[in-house]
Amino acid sequence: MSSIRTEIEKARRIVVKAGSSSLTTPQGTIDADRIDALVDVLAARRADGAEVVFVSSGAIAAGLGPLGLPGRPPELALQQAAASVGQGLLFARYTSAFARHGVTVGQVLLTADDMMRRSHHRNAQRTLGELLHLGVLPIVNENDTVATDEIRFGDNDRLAALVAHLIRADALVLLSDVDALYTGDPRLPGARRVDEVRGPADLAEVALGASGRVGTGGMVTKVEAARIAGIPVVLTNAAQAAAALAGEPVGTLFHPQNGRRMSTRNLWLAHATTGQGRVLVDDGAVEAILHRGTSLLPAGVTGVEGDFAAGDPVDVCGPDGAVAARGLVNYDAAEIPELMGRSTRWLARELGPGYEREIIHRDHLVILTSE
Ligand SMILES: Nc1ncnc2c1ncn2[C@@H]1O[C@H](COP(=O)(O)OP(=O)(O)O)[C@@H](O)[C@H]1O
Ligand SMILES: N[C@@H](CCC(=O)OP(=O)(O)O)C(=O)O
Repeated sequence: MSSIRTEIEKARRIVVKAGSSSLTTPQGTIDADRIDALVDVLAARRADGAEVVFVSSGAIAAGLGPLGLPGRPPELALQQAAASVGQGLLFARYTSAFARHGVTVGQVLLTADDMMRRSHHRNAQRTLGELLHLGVLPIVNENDTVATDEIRFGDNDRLAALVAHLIRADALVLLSDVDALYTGDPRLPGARRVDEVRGPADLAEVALGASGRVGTGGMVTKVEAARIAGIPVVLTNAAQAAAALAGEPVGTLFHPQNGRRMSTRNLWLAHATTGQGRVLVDDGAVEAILHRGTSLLPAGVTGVEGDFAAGDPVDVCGPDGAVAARGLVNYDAAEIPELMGRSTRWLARELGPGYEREIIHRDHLVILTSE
């Protein structure tokens, strides 16, 4: 058995994520039998003494049938309504399914913001820690009813990776409706199974297509999740969950990627957001951000593109147009032209002390070049 598989077998703290397609029927209802089978596997791992956090998708999918919706609606408000109905049904099912094993579950609904803002992030960390300490099995999902399009995970793969990071889990298991990662969508002929991913070279021939019917992320977000997690990750289907947790050679094994461990907030910024616009900066600002770890000040800004609001993630681009960093901007796009090229001292004097702040504070800035 590979030593990485052994690490999964021996993991004391483990995050298991199941996708919508593993938990719900094509008719948009809960798949009670598959849920019960998966709960049995998770409860058995817990009975072995491990701490398990379960990240469950399926709220939107489980709400479709009860609301008479034929498929996943494109409108965010309707998805949120479905999630509101489906999450309750899912959690009720989990509560009774885990009760068969004498396990108490706790519902934890997180937004992307909870992963990013320091106070929220500590709070989520404390809550999950306390639940585990009390012997409760936390069941996590995105708080779909309040998440907005701009600042939303949408899939739970990256959320699961960030939760794993947050609680310092030893391993992450991603359960989907495919048994492994393939070189192409396995619904199409010619796709070959990928047994192990040790680094980017093993993904060179892999086409990461769109998702199935009810899920959202497809393979792109699963590969991204494996990259973010920084711990051993197995991707397989729910039927092989027990084998994956036992370290058996099923699914695709992702070796932990080496490299600098970023904070959970910065991982979120780098991997789970898209820039809502671009702030263009001069060479001096690129140098200061990349090599001196400074905040982005108005003096180095030369232009702005897009229609973002204060608090949104934006890309910071140098004179060559390449994205150097991403950060949470302190101003609306419309405010920036007036500030460009000015010193913070001048701005404070001319416009008031509120304008002394950086365009992006260094704590909310993550470098994206490999330079
Ligand atoms: N290279 C690939 N390897 C495996 N599956 C792929 C690949 N490209 C696309 N897919 C599709 O991705 C789907 C799983 O993604 P998704 O529906 O988001 O899952 P989940 O709901 O479990 O998160 C599979 O059903 C498969 O058809
Ligand atoms: N939070 C959403 C997850 C949406 C989703 O489709 O996720 P996934 O099936 O993991 O790709 C839900 O519960 O419906």
